[in-house]
Amino acid sequence: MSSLPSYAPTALLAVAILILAKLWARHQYNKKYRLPPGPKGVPYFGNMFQMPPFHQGPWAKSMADKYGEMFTVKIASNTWVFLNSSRVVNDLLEKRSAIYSSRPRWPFTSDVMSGGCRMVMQPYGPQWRSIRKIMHSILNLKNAPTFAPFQDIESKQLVYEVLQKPEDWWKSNQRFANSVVMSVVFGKRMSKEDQNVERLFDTSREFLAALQPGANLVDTFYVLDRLPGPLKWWRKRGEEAFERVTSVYKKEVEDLKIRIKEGRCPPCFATKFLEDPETEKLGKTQTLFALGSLMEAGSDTSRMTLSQIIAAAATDSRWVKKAQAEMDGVCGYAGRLPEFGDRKNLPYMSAVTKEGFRWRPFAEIGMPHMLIKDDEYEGYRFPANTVFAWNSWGIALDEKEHSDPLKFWPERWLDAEIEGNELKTLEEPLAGHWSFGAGRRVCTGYHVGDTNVWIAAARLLYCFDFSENPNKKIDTMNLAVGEHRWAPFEVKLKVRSEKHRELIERVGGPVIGVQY
Ligand code: HEM
Repeated sequence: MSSLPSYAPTALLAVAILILAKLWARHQYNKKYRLPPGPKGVPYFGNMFQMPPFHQGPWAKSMADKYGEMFTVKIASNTWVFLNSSRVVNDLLEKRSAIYSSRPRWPFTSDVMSGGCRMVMQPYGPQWRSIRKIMHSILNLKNAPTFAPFQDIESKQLVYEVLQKPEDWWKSNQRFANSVVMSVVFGKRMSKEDQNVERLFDTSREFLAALQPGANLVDTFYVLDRLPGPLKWWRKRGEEAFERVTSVYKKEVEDLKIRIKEGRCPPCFATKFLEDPETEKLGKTQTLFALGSLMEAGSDTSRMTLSQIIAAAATDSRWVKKAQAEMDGVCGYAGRLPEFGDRKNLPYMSAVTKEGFRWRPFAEIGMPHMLIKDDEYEGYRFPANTVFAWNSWGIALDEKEHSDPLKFWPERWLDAEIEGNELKTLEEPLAGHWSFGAGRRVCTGYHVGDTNVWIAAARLLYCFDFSENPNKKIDTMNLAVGEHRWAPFEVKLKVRSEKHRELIERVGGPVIGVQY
């Protein structure tokens, strides 16, 4: 019989001690904390393989149907609690926002790919706070009059472009949303052909893909981040992504500097921001990301919501006719385009906008919020660092929250009997849904998003009829509106009448090619 090596008993003892220590730690953890129930996972990976890599909404909704208002999943060693009702989102992310507003770590997507400077991923702390303050100063409601003239001109161009090339409606939506934010931030209008915008959309897509739970091993298994430098195989890929995104931002800043030098740049946020001595304190990368994050967050989001409203219009003309009748009553039949000043007289159109945000939330499981200290709630005890996801899709499509939730039904925001809304919430963009997030992390740009969508949707609906291809019906549960390289679905936009055509040409033609 071969004898065991002399160190075997010591090694066995060490392994036994390690196992015991782990069991003890788990026992202590279970004694101290209590989490909502959830699906059983596998060792080390937890529920990682159960959560779909993309389009997690339907999965999260099915879990909510099974487990109720909260359920827990493990993504490797990270604990995620899903909040599945407005009640619990409100109780935790809103009312206890001071401790539920951080973000989990993303060693790849945030630290390497974004140099730690993409605001939406920054932990709750002084750096995030200073950037958020700057964003708020540009995007708050008081600044609405600064945005309004740009939204006006860009949405006139939008209807004009759709008239000329209806099959490119999705590109025109992109240009509209991007050009509004570029006008305010960089004092410049954008064209559909701009190569840097294409690159911006590419880098945003890359970022959103990297953000999905489980997309990058090191964002899930933090221990990999402790490997010695040469063994971090993902670093090079992340650094290349960082180079790509910063080169997009740098190009805009360089172009801005040239236009300032040549006296071709109107006053805009970036000119003030770059001249401000406080900006220097932020450092070069953070300065670039502050400007770039506005381009990124401001462009994709409004166009995705507009695409969803177009899908809803093509699949159900009933509500479109009502919206058109309301606008015809105020603006006349092809009399003039709806204006912001008409909004108070167009409640149905505001309800359409709100329903557009609720109907199929594109941030399906929101953006993770992280708890920064232990907390107790209704018998549960959550440890610090628990990640909280608000189940935006699940809540929006829950029958307990909304009557006939799958239906695009603007009336739900107008008729208190449908689901008991107070009508005063109609003009409050955040009320009644969670598509803009919650608490201190709530979308900073929600006023701009709301007004972008209102004016663009009002003008499109006033000017066009929408229909789907009967042989290729739109699947509204799988809209893929994140795609920017091709139309997310097939839809026909037809001008309502010759008079509408004349109106669009009269008001839209002159704004084409206008530069500031
Ligand atoms: C049009 C529809 C829009 C939707 C549905 C939307 C949705 C969201 C969501 C879900 C979040 C995460 C909130 C959270 O973690 O609780 C967010 C964050 C953010 N949004 Fe929006 N957004 C929209 C438009 C905009 C616009 C137009 C801008 C800027 C011009 C913008 C700028 C931002 C920024 C900077 C953040 C990061 C906030 C932070 O982490 O503190 N968004 N948005």
